[in-house]
Amino acid sequence: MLNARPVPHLPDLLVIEPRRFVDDRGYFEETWSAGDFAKAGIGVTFVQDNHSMSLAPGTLRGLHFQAPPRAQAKLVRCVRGAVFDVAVDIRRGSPTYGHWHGIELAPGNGRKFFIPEGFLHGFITLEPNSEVEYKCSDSYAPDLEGAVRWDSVGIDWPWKDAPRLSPKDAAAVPFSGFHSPFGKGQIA
Ligand SMILES: Cc1cn([C@H]2C[C@H](O)[C@@H](COP(=O)(O)OP(=O)(O)O[C@H]3O[C@@H](C)C(=O)[C@@H](O)[C@H]3O)O2)c(=O)[nH]c1=O
Repeated sequence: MLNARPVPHLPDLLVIEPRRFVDDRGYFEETWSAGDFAKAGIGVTFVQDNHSMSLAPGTLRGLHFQAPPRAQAKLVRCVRGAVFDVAVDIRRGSPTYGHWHGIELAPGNGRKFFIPEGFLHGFITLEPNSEVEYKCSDSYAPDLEGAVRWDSVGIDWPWKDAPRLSPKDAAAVPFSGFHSPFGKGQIA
């Protein structure tokens, strides 16, 4: 049974708490179950798993999307270190367009963040060697990927120094000049 709670101000985003079976060896948890997702009414099929490791704390990856028809829903968790993970609504016509939500993900809390299509995604690492794993509902389509500047959306990042960025993310467009490829079709 999935313990998933919608984010109150962006209810298409889900925070999933793990069901951990603790014993004297440690713990066991199912990290993803197709059956549990189906029972919870989350109609998504994951086809690719990603894993990234970031050496330095303050490394920011984002804010990224892949455009339709190859848009990606994601299920994100942190398996080492800690990250502040963020999703931003970019569904044109959505009453919450431009609104964001961020949560801390870490192996200790086992929390997962479900982000449907129509959202930007990014995270900043809070510890050295932080590792993030995420499932994606479509495979990588580099011609359809895009990015919005991390500091142009009004996100209250919990890291106040300049972040470490890829050249691509440093050159991303600001949110004010961004035309989202996601329309009303992505609104549940
Ligand atoms: C995302 C991705 C990248 N790559 C390659 C392309 C490039 O040479 C190298 C590094 O790619 P990037 O710099 O885009 O990696 P990164 O900045 O970690 O990009 C990721 O950020 C997070 C926030 C997401 O949500 C992901 O969807 C993805 O956009 O990996 C793949 O082969 N498959 C993939 O699915």
